[in-house]
Amino acid sequence: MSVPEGTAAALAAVAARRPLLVASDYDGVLAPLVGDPGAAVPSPGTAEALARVAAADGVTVALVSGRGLEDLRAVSGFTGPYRWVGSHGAEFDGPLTGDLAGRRDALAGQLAPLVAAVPGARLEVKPASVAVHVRQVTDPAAATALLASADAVADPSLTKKPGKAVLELAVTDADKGSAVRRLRTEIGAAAVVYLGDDRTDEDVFRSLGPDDVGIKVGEGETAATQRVADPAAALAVLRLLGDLLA
Ligand SMILES: O=P(O)(O)OC[C@H]1O[C@H](O[C@H]2O[C@H](CO)[C@@H](O)[C@H](O)[C@H]2O)[C@H](O)[C@@H](O)[C@@H]1O
Repeated sequence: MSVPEGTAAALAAVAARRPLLVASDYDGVLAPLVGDPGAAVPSPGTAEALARVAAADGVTVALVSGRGLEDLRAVSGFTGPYRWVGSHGAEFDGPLTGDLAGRRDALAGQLAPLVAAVPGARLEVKPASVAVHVRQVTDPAAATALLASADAVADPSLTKKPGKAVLELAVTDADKGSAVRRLRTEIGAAAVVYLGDDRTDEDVFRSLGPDDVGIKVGEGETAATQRVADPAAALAVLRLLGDLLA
């Protein structure tokens, strides 16, 4: 799997910048999308490629996911010296305190009967949000109707986070763009490389500057300046970056 020429050139240009922040989304980038969120394991070789990037002097690797932090650590199996951001930025390095849990649980109580009525639909209760998944709903009309009903449940205090075959309703207004800006500031990064595949990653892509490299993984509208096809190509990007940084 090779990296598109323009993306390889952009990575070569950024590889000498220090400090360098290399941040990535998880699902759809480091792990292929599958029906069961609990079964979304990294593509073989990904852990090694990330570790090699993180071993370079002056380089920080961050994992920036919509998943809850504990879930992200468990499902990825990654153990490197990384910065961990979960719940779309609401969990920054550490878990959330419990004060949001009451609102989240009340929301889960509202959504549960809607989800239970649609065969194949799945409710995921996360630290700061509740996700309604329709990837395994075989009737497209039922999937669309369920997402619309879930959307209608959201009062203005909730943040809607639509994604791939999922709608999340979050009890915080955190987003990945703010999280990456915060990491950039903490690290004093001279440049940022970010890989993402979904709508919530667009907050990051929009926050990037001319010295950064935003890489959209897969199809769809994007503010990223680079694009690769799929998680296999994202792994090729990480491997190339590891070579350039070595
Ligand atoms: O920000 P990410 O790391 O990309 O996480 C986004 C959501 O990923 C998971 O859902 C997505 O992946 C599942 C497994 O492949 C798939 O079944 C589902 O359709 C996708 O939407 C995760 O379950 C969510 O909690 C994350 O917010």
